[in-house]
Amino acid sequence: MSTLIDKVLVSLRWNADHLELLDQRLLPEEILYLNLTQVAEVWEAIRQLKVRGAPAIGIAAAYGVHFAAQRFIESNPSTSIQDVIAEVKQQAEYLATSRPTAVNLFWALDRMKRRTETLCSTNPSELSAGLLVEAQQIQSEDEETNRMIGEHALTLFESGMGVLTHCNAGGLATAKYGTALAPFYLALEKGIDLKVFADETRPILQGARLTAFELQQAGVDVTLICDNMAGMVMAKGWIQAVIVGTDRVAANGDVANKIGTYSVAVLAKAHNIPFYVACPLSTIDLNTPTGEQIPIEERHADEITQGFGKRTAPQGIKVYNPAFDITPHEYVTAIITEKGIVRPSYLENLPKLFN
Ligand SMILES: CSC[C@H]1O[C@H](OP(=O)(O)O)[C@H](O)[C@@H]1O
Repeated sequence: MSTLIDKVLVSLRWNADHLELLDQRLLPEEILYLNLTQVAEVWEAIRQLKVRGAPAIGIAAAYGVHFAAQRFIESNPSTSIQDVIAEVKQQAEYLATSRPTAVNLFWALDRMKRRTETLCSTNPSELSAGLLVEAQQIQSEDEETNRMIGEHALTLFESGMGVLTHCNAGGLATAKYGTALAPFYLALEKGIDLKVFADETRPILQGARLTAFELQQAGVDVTLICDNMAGMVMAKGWIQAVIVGTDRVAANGDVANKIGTYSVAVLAKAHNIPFYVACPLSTIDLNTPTGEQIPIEERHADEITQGFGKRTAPQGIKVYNPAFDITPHEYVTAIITEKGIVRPSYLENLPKLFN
């Protein structure tokens, strides 16, 4: 039975022998699915944000690992299983260089490398097929994980609430549903009236181009605002909660997310508005002690000076363009995962999520 979530475009889908990947750079004007079969194509798609969003990046990279094995076998028909495993590991390291912040990329690559080890006694074709199955499982598990995140998050909201979100942590950032946006889809299915306020999210406008687009497609009540309007809508009393996604949660609960998230968190605290972070366990990185150790990607100046299809700043101007910032755990009301909601004392509870 088709539900409203099926109205939301999927970021990527496997088709026979290739990956159909939605080029999100073209949204909302153009819907174009690219057909990928090569590791280098996956690397480029992640680097250029054709596919973006922590879980979606991990899923794409997982398919890239399968492509590494399959293309190597096709080029070396009499190769040994050892040589295929060596190629897979080398290409996984290459895919790990595509973007530095979202831990799901490394989580997915590590899972594919572990699967490779368990397939070491098979033959090259069986190894390649096994890697494809693993990538497909990562994708299908992510969809169910996000729906569970949505169910838990929805317990925090009630009809009539205004909820602000930043960037895009929706179906387009994941296999389906999204993390931060998942409760909005479930609320609509259940007749719970939520009013979503979406920050446009400069400089590349994931909020305007993606969140506003996918929520509107599904029929969710969404209002687009500029990033610098978040304080005003909070001051007007239009916002009763904030929910965002994340690219990496450090062991102490510090949160890396799209640039501008920290500012929203400070505003929320100033207005005594709960600030929720929604993420799968695969985004919690207990190996990174604090936000200080989370690598922050810096992107090209053109994203700021060449926005909207025209030069928007003087030639040669100095530019600082960090794609993420760190929200200290003190500003986080709760983290919402597929295993449930962990609150301020969550610092000691984070590891318990993995038991
Ligand atoms: C559910 S992960 C979404 C997360 O990823 C986005 O970053 P980008 O669009 O650069 O990949 C942003 O930080 C979102 O919150």
